[in-house]
Amino acid sequence: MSEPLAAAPARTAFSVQDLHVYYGNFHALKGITLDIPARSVTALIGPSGCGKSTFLRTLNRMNDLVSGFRMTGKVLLDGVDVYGPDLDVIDLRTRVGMVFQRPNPFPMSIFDNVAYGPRLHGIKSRSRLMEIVERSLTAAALWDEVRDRLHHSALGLSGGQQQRLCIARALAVEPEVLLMDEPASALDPAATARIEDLIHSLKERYTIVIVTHNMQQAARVSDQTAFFLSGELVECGPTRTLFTRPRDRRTEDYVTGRFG
Ligand SMILES: Nc1ncnc2c1ncn2[C@@H]1O[C@H](COP(=O)(O)OP(=O)(O)OP(=O)(O)O)[C@@H](O)[C@H]1O
Repeated sequence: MSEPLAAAPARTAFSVQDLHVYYGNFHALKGITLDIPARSVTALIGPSGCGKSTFLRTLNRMNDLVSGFRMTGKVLLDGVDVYGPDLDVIDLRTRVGMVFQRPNPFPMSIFDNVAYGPRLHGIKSRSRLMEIVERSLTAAALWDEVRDRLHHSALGLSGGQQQRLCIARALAVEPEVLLMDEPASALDPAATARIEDLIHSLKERYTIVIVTHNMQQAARVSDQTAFFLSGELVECGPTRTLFTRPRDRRTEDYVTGRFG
């Protein structure tokens, strides 16, 4: 009998090596080395101010315009240096989309919100845009709820629907990675559950990195979890292991609610 084939190792999407980030004199991230596997969910957890959002925003260069921001180390996406001189930031942000804590639909129709990115990329054909809008809203589990009111204002949707619309808007430009900064923290439990289900279905096609304060949420949605503390990465590993058999005492204290 032949040996069963071992599962192929997951491709690495981001490889972060010895990343230091400063805001002026403040040392916000201290030597972070972390791989983010493709087509899986990585959760970033840790107490307020530990650097989770800073880390997330460094992945698609959202910190570039923050005054005093400086970084050293390497952030590679598919082996390419995200901070390299030849990198096109617009192209990077197309490949690496972002969803924020508060749903932030544009004050325009549902259709126009989703078509916004594709139009910026030069797509004008109404039928092509309709195809993209339907595909993106379907992927964001919103199509059935809005198909009859695509030309109504996005601001008339509930908070949970608005957040799924923002996810559809991010998906419309066909990113590879979705960065989510506490995407459900402004939502009620039912809307949160829908976002979590959505994250679960999206990881078949997308690499997802999510910041969350909610440890149950990290445990429910993620494959690997990284625990940050005071700008350091204390520990990163398979989510189940990190929550049940953490290597570091500080991780254990945090996940068992002894501090933070
Ligand atoms: N633009 C900025 N200028 C100066 N300091 C900043 C800036 N942004 C963040 N910081 C500081 O960097 C540290 C990390 O902040 P960051 O927002 O990354 O933490 P976080 O873990 O995401 O926190 P939270 O969970 O509260 O959102 C904090 O001490 C914060 O005050």
